[in-house]
Amino acid sequence: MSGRTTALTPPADAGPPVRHPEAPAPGEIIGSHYEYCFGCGGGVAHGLHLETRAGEGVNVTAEFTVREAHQGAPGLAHGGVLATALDETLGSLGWMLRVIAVTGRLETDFLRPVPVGTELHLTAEAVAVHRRKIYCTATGRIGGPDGPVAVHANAMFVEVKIDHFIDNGRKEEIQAVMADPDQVKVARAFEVNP
Ligand SMILES: CCCCCCCCCCCC(=O)SCCNC(=O)CCNC(=O)[C@H](O)C(C)(C)COP(=O)(O)OP(=O)(O)OC[C@H]1O[C@@H](n2cnc3c(N)ncnc32)[C@H](O)[C@@H]1OP(=O)(O)O
Repeated sequence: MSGRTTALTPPADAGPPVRHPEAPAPGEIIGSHYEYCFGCGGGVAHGLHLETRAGEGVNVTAEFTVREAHQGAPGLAHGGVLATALDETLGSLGWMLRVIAVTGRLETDFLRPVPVGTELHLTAEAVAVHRRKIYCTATGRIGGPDGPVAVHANAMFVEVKIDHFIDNGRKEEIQAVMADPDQVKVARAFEVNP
């Protein structure tokens, strides 16, 4: 193990997250970042198909309907799928900060079982930024946006450059993305961040 701290509490010299001036307007749908993303892509039959909306601050909301393909125990959502829903919602915060960021750490509390057919109402919010680290939280409620909390996560995302994907992704998919003007547009949108 490295000597890095794994604390999810922001250090004392962390700053507040700042909404980017070109962040999507409040209520605006944040489109999928990749068609084959398990969390948000339309091209994944059993994926979560999360559609995230920008909030007024550095926050987003989303809904996810648990389907049969998402079961762990009979009739109940798999915990890993619920963690994915939280992770994906948190990932959309990059649009509000106008940075590309990947999950460094995700700590999830499972508070209530979530039956198949449930619509999970998700919120995510950035709470602090320290150098490349973005400290954030996400919550999933059942029954409505003010319903009881079923899942909650504290997380730390790390800002990366587009090279993170180009250097590490399988070549077939990277080449396909590079050849798709819509995907290149998504990537470029982040690269202009000062
Ligand atoms: C086209 C649009 C696409 C948009 C794509 C958007 C995708 C969103 C999808 C949803 C989100 C995902 O699932 S993303 C997929 C899941 N995540 C991943 O695959 C990430 C795999 N991990 C990595 O690649 C790496 O470990 C990184 C990038 C996280 C960090 O590596 P690095 O770049 O070398 O940076 P490093 O120096 O190690 O760390 C930077 C700082 O973060 C801290 N740090 C790093 N990891 C941790 C950790 N686990 N816990 C605590 N702290 C950590 C370090 O101590 C350091 O703090 P200090 O010294 O500064 O204090």
